[in-house]
Amino acid sequence: MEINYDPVGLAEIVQTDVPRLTEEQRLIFNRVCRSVDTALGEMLFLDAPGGTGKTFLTKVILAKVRGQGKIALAVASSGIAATLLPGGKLPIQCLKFRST
Ligand SMILES: Nc1ncnc2c1ncn2[C@@H]1O[C@H](COP(=O)(O)OP(=O)(O)OP(=O)(O)O)[C@@H](O)[C@H]1O
Repeated sequence: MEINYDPVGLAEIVQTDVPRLTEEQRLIFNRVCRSVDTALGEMLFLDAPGGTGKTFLTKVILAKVRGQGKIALAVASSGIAATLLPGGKLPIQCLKFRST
């Protein structure tokens, strides 16, 4: 279930990793949180070279949003990519459609 996360574990991730975010990651984190908080329904796109912290940042965002009792789906285009994110799934597994 998408709301079945351990709130203590999520709070620990937020407490530990938000202070570790780089300035750039923090800007993105705050931008996403603001969008979620205000329920604007925005579509935000993050792209950056490999190894620059996208996965790290995404895990913090997932923990923050899930820790608020909200639903954050982590959907990846490959099984390997899905394993990198907590609760990560393929589209067919959580949205019931195939990405081709
Ligand atoms: N702010 C940070 N503080 C500490 N470690 C970090 C931070 N950001 C990233 N890292 C670490 O740097 C490494 C690379 O980060 P990450 O895997 O998130 O990059 P990525 O952009 O998702 O890479 P790829 O596109 O290749 O999948 C990881 O070991 C991650 O834990």
